[in-house]
Amino acid sequence: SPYRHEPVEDWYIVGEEIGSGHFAVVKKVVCKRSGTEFAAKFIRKKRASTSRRGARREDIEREISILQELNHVNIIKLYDIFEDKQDVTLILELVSGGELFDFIAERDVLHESEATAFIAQVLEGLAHMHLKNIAHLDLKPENILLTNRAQAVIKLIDFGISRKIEDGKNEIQMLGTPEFVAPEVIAYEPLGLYTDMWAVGVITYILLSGCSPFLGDNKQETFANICAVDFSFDDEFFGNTSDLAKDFIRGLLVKHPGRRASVTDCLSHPWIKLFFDERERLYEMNRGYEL
Ligand SMILES: Nc1cc2c(nn1)-c1ccccc1CC2
Repeated sequence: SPYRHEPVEDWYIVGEEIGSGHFAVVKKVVCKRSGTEFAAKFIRKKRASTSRRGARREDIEREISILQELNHVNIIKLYDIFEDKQDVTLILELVSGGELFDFIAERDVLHESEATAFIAQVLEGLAHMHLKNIAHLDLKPENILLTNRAQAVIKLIDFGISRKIEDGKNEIQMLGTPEFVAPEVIAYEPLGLYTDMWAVGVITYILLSGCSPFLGDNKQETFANICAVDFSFDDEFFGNTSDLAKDFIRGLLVKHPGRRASVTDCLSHPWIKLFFDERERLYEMNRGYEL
């Protein structure tokens, strides 16, 4: 295989564990030559075809080919690939600002301007993916990392169940995390780019309220709430939330995939557009000062 067969340890000093994923553990590493820090994702290979442990080769190669096709500031970069008897190891861009999930937990809820700043970047990363017909299929706050707490640039990670969506061949598979899966996933209907958009609606709802719209006491209850699209904007949590924000979420938590807002619809929605216009205005203003 085209992957490097030298030991990772020959080229990198392996540090502490910083995360985990499907059959994978992620550690901070330092390149011996440049001193640059990276994240190394050690993906355990399935040893016997009958074994339930370890990732299948085609799944590992799919994640790699998808990462190699993507090149965007809001998507984690893949720099190198090693392979030995038991692991395939991805050398990834290090992102050390933690998960958006923890950021929300610390702040309880975010101001709408902070939420749009995050969601706008998720949408820009998704737009890059959807343009290439690639769906993430496991979008959730744990898979959205921050580069640092200050300027809060976000990076989408973990393309372990990401897929190329080919017309007519939209693979029907039960994947993702119950709280964030769209109705079509539960109904075993074709998945698509629209499946990511449902998750954006759930994530936005959580960013603004700290509550999860469909979460029940167990998986079955959560699935029932999702299939019934049973959610509401409880005044206790959404009392101060703008109608634009609620309209943005309502456009995404739509059962029929064809009627659900696309990433392009979202980027031109006034709630997000306001954010870009403001960023543009500030940029122009600052440029004015520099000139
Ligand atoms: N499943 C996961 C999990 C993680 C990562 N990738 N995949 C990751 C990627 C780059 C930097 C840091 C991490 C840690 C979490």
